[in-house]
Amino acid sequence: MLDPSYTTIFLLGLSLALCSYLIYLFQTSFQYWKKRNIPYLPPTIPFGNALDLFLGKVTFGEVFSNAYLEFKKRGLKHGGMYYLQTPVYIPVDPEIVKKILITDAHNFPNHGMYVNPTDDPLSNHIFNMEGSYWRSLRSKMPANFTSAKMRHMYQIMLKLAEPYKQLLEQQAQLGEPLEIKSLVSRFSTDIISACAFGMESKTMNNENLDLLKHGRQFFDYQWSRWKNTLVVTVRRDILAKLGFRIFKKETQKYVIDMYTNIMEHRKKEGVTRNDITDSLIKLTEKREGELDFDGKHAMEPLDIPNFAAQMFVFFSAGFETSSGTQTFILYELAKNKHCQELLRKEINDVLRRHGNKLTYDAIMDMKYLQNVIDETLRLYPIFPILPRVCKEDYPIPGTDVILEKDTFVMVTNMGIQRDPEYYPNPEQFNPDNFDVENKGNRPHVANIPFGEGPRICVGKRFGILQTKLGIVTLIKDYEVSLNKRTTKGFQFEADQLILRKKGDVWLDLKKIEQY
Ligand code: HEM
Repeated sequence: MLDPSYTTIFLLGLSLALCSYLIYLFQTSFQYWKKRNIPYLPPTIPFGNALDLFLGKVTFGEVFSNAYLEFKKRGLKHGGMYYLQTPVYIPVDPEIVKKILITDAHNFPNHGMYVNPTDDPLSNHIFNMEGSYWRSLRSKMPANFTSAKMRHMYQIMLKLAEPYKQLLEQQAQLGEPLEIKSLVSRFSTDIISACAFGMESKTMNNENLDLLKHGRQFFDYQWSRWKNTLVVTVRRDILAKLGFRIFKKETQKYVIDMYTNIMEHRKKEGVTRNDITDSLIKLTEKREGELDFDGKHAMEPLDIPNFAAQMFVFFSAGFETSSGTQTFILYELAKNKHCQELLRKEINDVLRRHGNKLTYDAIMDMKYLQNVIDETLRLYPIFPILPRVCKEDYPIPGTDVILEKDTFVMVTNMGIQRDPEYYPNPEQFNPDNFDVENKGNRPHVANIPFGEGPRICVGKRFGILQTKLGIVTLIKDYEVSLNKRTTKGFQFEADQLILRKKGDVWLDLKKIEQY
């Protein structure tokens, strides 16, 4: 038997050797930007430049946005940083941003997320998909969001605005404040369920709350801090071999069962609605002679779990982003009464011109409303990062630097949209930033809350339309003010990828009797 004191010394020595080795590994990784002559932020072991994220002081979006703003302050075209030990390239110059997102997008085609179709089928959704699988699926999606489809879906949305109105009316009569985050979440869930899946979710009546709970998992769980840490520090193929999952098994079962039932019901009853569900069901069928986007291979039909993964991404992206946007809009309008008043005036003026009917054309005619939405998404881009992976070595335009294949690139829409060069008082809510003359003074990529290029948000028109309807329904008839129960101060929820205001947002509603 070994003397216990020797064992202790041995273990201490081993730990010391391991620590020294890890420090050496980090120090070597942290030479990456220096060696390539790219300016960088000094990292610390082991978090790189993400220490504040791990301390819960900032969100993902802010880690990258703060780096952008720092490089910009130093007058740089770009810079490098480290997320843990992984080097991340941050473009600052709008010409470089434009090239990466649009002109040279073929060299930055993927988001670089973790996908494991075998053990975690829900991870294999369009946002995470790569290569020709993504291109083939993506090429079928815009047909679901044409103007004609939007007009049709608007009629469905209008019907769902009725229970929303009734609830507002009841609450105003009671004289009680309203927690708006939860309410708009339920309103948006009912809309996406009806428009995309032909499903009455009735969450507005507090039914089907499981749907909401599992829907939340999409963002809450997928991008939690520790999962990201693993995905960034361990190679994706190794994680896949280890069967690493990002979705809970119970969510997987709930989601696959629900969408399988919808598909089977449609097939059995011969129901067609010409919606996203129909177009995804078609993709589950073998289509003789159809080739994938590259024209090289036969188009493989989606299997059931993959069908469910696509339905789930449309559902989750559909309700969470629009409801978050509506919450931020109402929060800002409650604080900025003159903007609220201007908006209400526009709504009433436009309605008068449209025979007092809230038609699709009327809502699209509301220019100030669009400015309010644009300004809110500028300050609070719900999805605050546009990740890309460099496919082949890439000469960075206007520099003598080559960006290496497989480098992680982070276009930070949050940073760009808070850049004082483009928006003189970036922290201040000011819908006039989006007046035609002000817009014309900025590069196109200075406002990209929906992303840009081939990966641009596929549901942009839908998201904007349902946000418009939600805001008009409320602001037309009620003056909103912040109730004192609203969580004090402003902070984003930590540990989230998408931007959410921390705490509740309580609004007092005062009915406008006559305008
Ligand atoms: C205010 C509302 C919304 C915002 C701010 C938003 C924002 C974004 C952003 C920033 C991206 C990444 C774009 C890029 O990488 O360049 C994205 C992708 C995506 N969005 Fe949205 N979105 C919204 C609403 C919606 C809605 C309503 C749907 C579905 C009905 C949707 C479905 C998607 C999908 C499927 C993708 C992945 C596209 C791909 O990778 O090909 N989004 N969204």
